[in-house]
Amino acid sequence: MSMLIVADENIPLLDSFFGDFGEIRRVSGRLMKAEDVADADVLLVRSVTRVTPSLLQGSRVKFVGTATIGTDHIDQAWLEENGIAFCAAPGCNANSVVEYVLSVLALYAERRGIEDWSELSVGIVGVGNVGGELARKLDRLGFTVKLCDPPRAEVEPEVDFATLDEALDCDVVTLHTPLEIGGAHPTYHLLGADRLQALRGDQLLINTSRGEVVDNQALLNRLGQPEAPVVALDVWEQEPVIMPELVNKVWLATPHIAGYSLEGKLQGTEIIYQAVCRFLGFPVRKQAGQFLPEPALSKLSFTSSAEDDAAAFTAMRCCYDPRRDDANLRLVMGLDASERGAAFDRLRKDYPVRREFSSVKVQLKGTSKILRDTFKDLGFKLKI
Ligand SMILES: NC(=O)C1=CN([C@@H]2O[C@H](COP(=O)(O)OP(=O)(O)OC[C@H]3O[C@@H](n4cnc5c(N)ncnc54)[C@H](O)[C@@H]3O)[C@@H](O)[C@H]2O)C=CC1
Ligand SMILES: O=C(O)C(=O)[C@H](O)COP(=O)(O)O
Repeated sequence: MSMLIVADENIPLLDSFFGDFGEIRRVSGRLMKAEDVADADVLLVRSVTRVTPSLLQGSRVKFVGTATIGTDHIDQAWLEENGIAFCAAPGCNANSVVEYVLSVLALYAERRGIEDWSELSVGIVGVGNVGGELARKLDRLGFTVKLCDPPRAEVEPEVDFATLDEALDCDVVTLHTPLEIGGAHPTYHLLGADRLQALRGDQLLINTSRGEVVDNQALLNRLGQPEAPVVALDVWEQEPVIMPELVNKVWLATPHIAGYSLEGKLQGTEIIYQAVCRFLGFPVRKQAGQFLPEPALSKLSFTSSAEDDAAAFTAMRCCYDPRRDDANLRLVMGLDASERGAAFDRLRKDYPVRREFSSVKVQLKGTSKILRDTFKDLGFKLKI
């Protein structure tokens, strides 16, 4: 059997996972058009392709997969009405986003001169795969965590959920909801002018969900006022053409790469590969793990002189330092307006290999039990 798979060129390992199924046509996800997909049997996308009737009407496509957690770019109701199978990649890069947030938290604690970062209270808005895993890690690390998830609160009365106002009162507020324009719990501009106004100068706001969950113009206005919160944004309204003024005003600005660990990306491909296998009735023969290269950094060693949080922060920064992504995005904002969108996308397309904490073995000689537990809770492998 031979089939045509049209795929976003930025999905890694297309040949390794899908090469046996038929021909693969690689297309720029941002520029994908109806004529690119008209003769395809299978369409594989990332978050930048809007999968709507105008892309698929009249095509041969019978299966759509997105190698992402978010699905706001997919008209799922239309796919269902038209008998087109669909799969996303839930949880694929959740740990990558969690490590991004932890890395931002560590930088923030240093910026504020906070000796024990677990003294910070953290409000998590949206407690699914990402928010839930973040909550588990923070809880083990000793943070006070408030969980806000009204859709879950409705069906899980036994869990102690906070209101949005309670979550927004924490030292750190981090957003992990899907983008929902309508429905019972919309998240479009969930943080608008009023809620942004209520945030204080001693708070940190992190958004790694979707840009539209925060009203960017209202945020820009708020950041021009006294007592403005410190802000870390990974996602932006109108990507890739984002507001340079907003980049200028936020503390950390990254180009939608929170989920871009190599593990997260490969798991995204693996999950849609498994779904294509199920759809076609083929056995699953490949796994993301078999394609993970040896990490460039494989071992770290700390001695009895290591101080608890400082040592953990050093290890985290060795794996991932968000300030590098921030610096690159700021450089792009210095370009001519007509070049910025393409340059934003290039930062994402050419993203350097970033490995998760679990790829590093940490050796601890004579260090405290607290430090050992911290490394374990962060997800590092301990070398005994
Ligand atoms: N920046 C990046 O690189 C990445 C961003 N994302 C974004 O993160 C989002 C969350 O990912 P997951 O946790 O895996 O999704 P998920 O679907 O597992 O969890 C989302 C949670 O948000 C809750 N929720 C929905 N509406 C809400 C509201 N109005 N207020 C509070 N909670 C609400 C849901 O009940 C659910 O528990 C994705 O939809 C995607 O948009 C995901 C991966 C990477
Ligand atoms: O998984 C998601 O949802 C994300 O936001 C992805 O990390 C975004 O990556 P691209 O699909 O835009 O490459």
